Amino acid sequence: MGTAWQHPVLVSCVATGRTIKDRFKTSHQTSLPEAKVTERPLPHCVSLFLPEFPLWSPAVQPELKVLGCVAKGSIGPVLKVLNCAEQKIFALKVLPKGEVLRRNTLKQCKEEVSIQRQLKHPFIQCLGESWQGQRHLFIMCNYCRYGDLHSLWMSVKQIEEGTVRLFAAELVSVLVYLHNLGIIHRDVKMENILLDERGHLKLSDFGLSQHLPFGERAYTICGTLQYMAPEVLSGGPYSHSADWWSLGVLLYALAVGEFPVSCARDHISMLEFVNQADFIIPESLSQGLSFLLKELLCKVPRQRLHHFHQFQSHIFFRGMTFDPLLLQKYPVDLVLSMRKSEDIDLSETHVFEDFDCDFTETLQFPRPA
Ligand SMILES: Nc1ncnc2c1ncn2[C@@H]1O[C@H](COP(=O)(O)OP(=O)(O)OP(=O)(O)O)[C@@H](O)[C@H]1O
Repeated sequence: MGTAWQHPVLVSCVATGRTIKDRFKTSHQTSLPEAKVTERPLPHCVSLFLPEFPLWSPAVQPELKVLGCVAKGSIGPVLKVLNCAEQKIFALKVLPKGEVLRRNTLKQCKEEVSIQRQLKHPFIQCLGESWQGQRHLFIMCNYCRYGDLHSLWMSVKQIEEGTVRLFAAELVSVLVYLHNLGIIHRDVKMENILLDERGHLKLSDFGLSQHLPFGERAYTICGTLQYMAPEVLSGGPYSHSADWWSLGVLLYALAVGEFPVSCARDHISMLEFVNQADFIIPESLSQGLSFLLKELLCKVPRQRLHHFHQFQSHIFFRGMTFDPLLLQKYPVDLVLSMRKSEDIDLSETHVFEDFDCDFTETLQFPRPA
């Protein structure tokens, strides 16, 4: 679970013609069976969230048992649930509608679903169903029992270079894929990278992602402070290069055991910290990794590494493939040696008749083992 400052921030929307308010343009139709709930016009609190979140009545909603609370999340919890019909475990992100509207994040929530649904890549967490009840929005996806990269990092603190190289290649592969589609993620951080059954990475949480065609620039100050590029912290203009800075911060932390710049209170002080920072790269790191980190943590966006061919020919990746299928060939021992949370006493689980209303009680549940 992240502390307050680890939650992503949306500091402000600068009026540039491409503010967060006019970003929404994708209209996605899901294949979910939409319940014929009423002949009357839908209430505003329902239609607002369509079509990304189809309305499910209790009659067609999957029967879910709550097994625990995985994370608190900035808007609502992520629960671990059992789909009784399929006897399969899922992660369920629950977003209270009131909170979504209060924080003015309606378009972000819709964009999260529409973007994530169009993505298909071995290192991206794919989306299951999304739907709405009267009070909540629900986003379901496969449960990753090894948790996220942040938990792994917290338990080992420093990751040896071979594994850093593998993770780096997986993330380069996924960021190149996203950027080629004209999508900027804007919240690349350890907490948003899940670990799959074989210990490989799954980028998740597209809550701040944006369609940003090449040549266009963004201005919204958003992300997670410690990972935000200087041009994002200063209010733009910025582009896809900002994700490469975040990758630099992440790889530095994995390899060195601490962040390159300590975290500030707000984006203004964070920008000062970053501008003053003279990244010290320990001599224990190989020359290749040291070059890679310096070239990713380059304060001038256009001089930062960002082309795929720059990674392909980089000394740190010598002899390394970027083909996802080859990268996935071997399991990642470091991850598989971690404790898994799969043994569940189902007699201890809770079933809610009206899941939409009752789920909040589950916040008292312990984090799953
Ligand atoms: N499919 C999953 N399997 C296992 N754990 C998950 C899964 N999805 C999310 N989590 C856990 O829940 C945490 C929060 O998830 P996510 O980032 O999607 O929610 P959020 O509400 O956007 O949180 P935040 O606002 O803090 O970023 C993740 O860091 C991860 O530890």
